[in-house]
This record gives sequence, C-alpha cells and structure tokens, in this order.
Amino acid sequence: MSQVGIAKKNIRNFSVIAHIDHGKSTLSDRLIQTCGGLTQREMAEQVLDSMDIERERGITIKAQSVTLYYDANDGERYQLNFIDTPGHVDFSYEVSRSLAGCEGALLVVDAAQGVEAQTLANCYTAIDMDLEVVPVLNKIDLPSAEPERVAQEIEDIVGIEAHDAVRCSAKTGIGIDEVLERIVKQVPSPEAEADDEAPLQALIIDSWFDNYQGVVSLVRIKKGVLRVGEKMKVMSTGQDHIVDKVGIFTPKQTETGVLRAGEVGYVIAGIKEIHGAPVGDTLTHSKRPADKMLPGFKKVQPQVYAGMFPISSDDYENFRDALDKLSLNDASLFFEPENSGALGFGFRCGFLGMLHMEIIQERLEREYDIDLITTAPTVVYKVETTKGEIKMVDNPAYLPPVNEIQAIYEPIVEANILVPQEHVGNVITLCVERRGMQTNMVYHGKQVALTYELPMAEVVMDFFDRLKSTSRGYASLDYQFKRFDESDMVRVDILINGERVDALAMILHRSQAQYRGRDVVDKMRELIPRQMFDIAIQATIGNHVIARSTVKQLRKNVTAKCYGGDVSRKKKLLQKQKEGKKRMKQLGNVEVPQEAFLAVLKTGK
Ligand SMILES: Nc1nc2c(ncn2[C@@H]2O[C@H](COP(=O)(O)OP(=O)(O)OP(=O)(O)O)[C@@H](O)[C@H]2O)c(=O)[nH]1
Repeated sequence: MSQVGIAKKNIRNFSVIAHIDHGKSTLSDRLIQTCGGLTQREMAEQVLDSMDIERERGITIKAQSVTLYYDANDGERYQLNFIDTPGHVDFSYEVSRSLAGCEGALLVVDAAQGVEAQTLANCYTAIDMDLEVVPVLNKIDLPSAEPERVAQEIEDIVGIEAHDAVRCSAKTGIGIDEVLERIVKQVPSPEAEADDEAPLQALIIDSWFDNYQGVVSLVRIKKGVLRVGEKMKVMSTGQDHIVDKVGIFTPKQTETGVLRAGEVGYVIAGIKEIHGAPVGDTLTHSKRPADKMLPGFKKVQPQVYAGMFPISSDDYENFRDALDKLSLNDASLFFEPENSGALGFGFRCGFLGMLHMEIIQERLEREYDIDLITTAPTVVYKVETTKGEIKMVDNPAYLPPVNEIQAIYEPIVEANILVPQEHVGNVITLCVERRGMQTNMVYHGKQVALTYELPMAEVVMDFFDRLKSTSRGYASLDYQFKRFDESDMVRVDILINGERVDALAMILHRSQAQYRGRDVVDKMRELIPRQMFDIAIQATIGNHVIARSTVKQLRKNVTAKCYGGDVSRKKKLLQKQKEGKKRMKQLGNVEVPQEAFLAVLKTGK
C-alpha cells in the first residue's frame, strides 16, 4: 500500500464527534478495518481507546489519530487522517483541540437514542471552527432505530441538513462504505491553505511522554514541510530541537521521514523536558521561522480542585514525577504543592470535573503505585475582602476569616439539558433542588431542551449521575461557565476531638450547611474505627457547633480471640490490620481512614 505521493487534493482530515455511547469508537474501528489499517487479529477490541482505564470504563478520553488509505469509487486513492475525540462532558474541551487539526467532522448520532446534549455542543464547536459537518445515523440494525425521526431531530435541534444522512451500523458494517464515500465527497481537502513553500507552521494537537522515545507530539502541518534531521523551534518557548523521527499512525507508529502541509502525524525531537512541547503550541523551523504562532485552541481552566496527599511521605517525590508526566498528556491537569496540617505534604490539583479527578487518581494508584488520600473537591470562589481585595479561593482552608469577608461569589454555569418529555418533571425537580434557575424550555417533538443556570458546585459533583438516574439514562447534559454571582456561602469545619482538620473543611451554601454538616459527622462516625477512647466529631461554622457525634471507645482487644501459642494466626491478623492501616491517617491521636475524607463528598445529596 503506497503511503507517500498522495496529492493534497486527495487528503481528508476529519474527526468523529458524538454523544457518549453513540458508537464513535465502534465506527472508528470499522473504518480502520475497512481501509485495511489492521488485520482482524491485530485489532484489539477498540484500538483507538488505548488507555486501560478508558477501556475498562468504555469511554474515550485522549485524542488519538490514525492515517488510513481509501480507494474510492472515483478510482482515486485518498489519505484519510482521522483524529479521535473524547465523548464525556468533562472532556468536551479536548474536542476543540482535535477539531483544530481537521477540515471536517462526522457527526455520529444513535438512530435509536436521537440527538443528545453533547451531540449539540460538539457540533456547535465544529461549526464555530468552520468545519464541514457530515451527519451519520448509526445503529440502524437496532429494532428500535428510527432514522427518519432522528434525521428530523437533527434538523430541528442542531439545525443542519440531515435527511440524506448516511444510515449505517458500525456493528454489522452496513453503510460503512457510504460513510467513507461521504468523507471523500463532503470534507474539503486541505489544499487551499496548505502551502509547502511557506515557513513551517505545525500545530501541536496532542503531546505525550513515552518512556523510550521521550515526548511524542501529534501535529497538524498547516504550512511548510517538516523533515527528519531538521532543526525546529517550539514557538512559545523559543527552544530548538533536532527532529529525530516523523511519521504517521496507521494505527501502528510508522516512520515516513517527512510531513507536508495539510498532513497529520507525529514528531519526536528528543525533547526530554516534558513541558517542552505544550499542546496548542506551534512548531516552526529554526532557520526560517514563521512570523507568528497559529491560534491555539481555547485554553481550559480546571473547574474542580482537591488536595491529594501520598499516604506514605516517602512517595512524595514519585508523586511529583507522576503528576509531571500525567500533565504532559493532559493540559487541563493543574497542580501545585500544598501543605496540610492534617495530611502533610501533597499537591493541590485542579480537574475538569469529577470523572477527570477519578481517572487521574486511578492512574496514579495503578500506573505509578502511589496510595493517596484525596480531599473533598471544591470549585473556585471569588472572595471580596473588607479591604476591597479580590481573592480566588480553591481551597476551603484558605477562605479568609468571616470578619474579613465582604462578599463571596460562586461560579454559575449555563447547563443545557435534553430530555424526553416523560422525564421532564424529574429533571426540573432535580434542578430546583440544586438551586437552579430555568432560563429556557423548548419542545422539539419528543424531546425537551431545558436551559438552566446552576451553581457550578452543584453541577460538578454528582449532578450528572443524578440526572441520569432520574431520567432512566435518557437525559443528557452539557454546561459551561457563565459568571460569578454573590451568594451566601459559609465555611463548615470538621473537628475531631476538638482539633480542626483543615483537609475536611468545606464551603457550602448556608441553606445546606446544617444538614450537610450533620450528614458528614454521621458518616464519619461510621467510618472511623473505634479506638481506645471516645472520639468526638463536630461540624462548626466559626465557633458555632452545628452537628456532633461520638465514636465510642473500643473495649475488646482484637488479638484476644487468638488464644495461646497460635503465632502464625496472630501474625496474620496483625498483618491484616497493618494493611488496613495503610490507608489510615493519624490525626492527633486518632486514626482516620481514607474513606472518611471522601465522606464530605458523598453526603447530603
Ligand atoms: N446495535 C448496535 N450497537 C452498536 C453500534 N455501534 C456501536 N454499538 C454499541 O454501542 C455501544 C457504544 O459504542 P462505542 O463505540 O463504545 O461508543 P462511543 O461513542 O465510542 O463511546 P465513548 O468511547 O465512550 O465516547 C457499544 O456497546 C457498541 O457495541 C451499531 O451500529 N449497532
């Protein structure tokens, strides 16, 4: 199969966008298989979702790419560079970075489910970026598929022409050839903009750290040609590097030695410092540099912050290294050192949402073998002090004392929810519970589009899960930050035997402080094991105690039931206890398990 010599007019760069579970990965695999990118045997279940955790959870997180060759019905051979995008609401920003490398996007919609919130959000992102959107109705093999209705829905809700959209089944393979034909016919080639003679401009779509190769960057060459052996410059840092390898993923890493304007592929340039090739940056030649950087994509701000502390202080350096490595692949992961009276040295980390946080935590534990305690996540509050200063507070422990606070402003998001009519009532109840304000409600056939303004703190934690369960899985959600609003927020502290535990403090709306405080102390009472003395757990606002409970002292000795000489059994029991202790933290003279720190998060909702 020829991999060079494809004319620019025969190149198509595209992404697949879809709501989660509409079949994006399955369709991607089909396209790869149809174009002969991999044999059946080589094809692990879903090749584009390469991280273990992704595969286990069945969701796509990182953008990946693959170059395919397709012999179209017009007799020409086309190079299809296809960049995968993530589907979960926490990761919608990564969609924009994948799209920045493309001229077109396949909009995959499940023909049984219909349009959902991220279908809409992702599609608007693509339209904003001037991409050609090609609608595809997937899963037509399902008896419940209603392609006509869903095509109408796409026209009504998304507002693009969809009646002649391809009907296909990624699962059975029906219509896949037609999908490829549409890509070739509808997605523009990069020819118009791609000038080989111009100074090099290559956009870094993604970068990741590989233990053997150093930093690998996925790039879209906008202008110029990049060859092995040349000296290139990372424009934001001004640093020069010699290009070691360039090539494409087929999906196997395949060296081509050159990448031309209009193409997508990887660059390896011996960059060891992992922040040396930031995502969104521009590469150019050192000798004949471009005069300006390409517009990067929207820089994302973390929305949720939490403290992460290694259980063993020996792990601190490893923990820092691991965060460094993870943050290269993940521009949205933020961290800075934090010192907690209760938990010692750790890092304050910023995430896009709860799923992002869970995934990072799992990767740290699984891939880097670091046992962590994570504190309750919080959003960022804007605080005006009595002196007129403005402070951004992402850690309850740093909220100024009450008498120094003039006002607290909390972040508000605009949430777009799509839900079938029969579940609208439940969804509205949920939004009201979460202090939401309805700003719009429109009926589109069977579906209702709701727009709410909601406090971000109420959305990021478990709103998505609740929304799903209250609508039997049918409601979908997309949200973005809107503004800060003044709000009656208070800090609730948790005291264990009279000592304030900084890592357990929370910022809450006053109307919720009482019952959340009660919930937390009750939950903590269940989670803290009984010890040789009574343990008092209190929730307070300032000096005012709002809830209290007690863990009664322990009377029995655990080893007492191992009589006399059975040493091995005794040892085993002690060993078991020790393992249990691994996830315990000593606070004063009280041992507190890791779960207790998360109790703050799991209560009250
Ligand atoms: N019946 C049927 N099922 C399909 C089809 N395409 C995908 N599926 C199933 O739908 C589910 C979701 O498919 P995925 O390809 O993982 O969905 P996705 O959109 O990539 O999801 P994320 O990777 O999480 O964004 C899987 O169980 C697939 O087997 C299809 O054409 N017909």
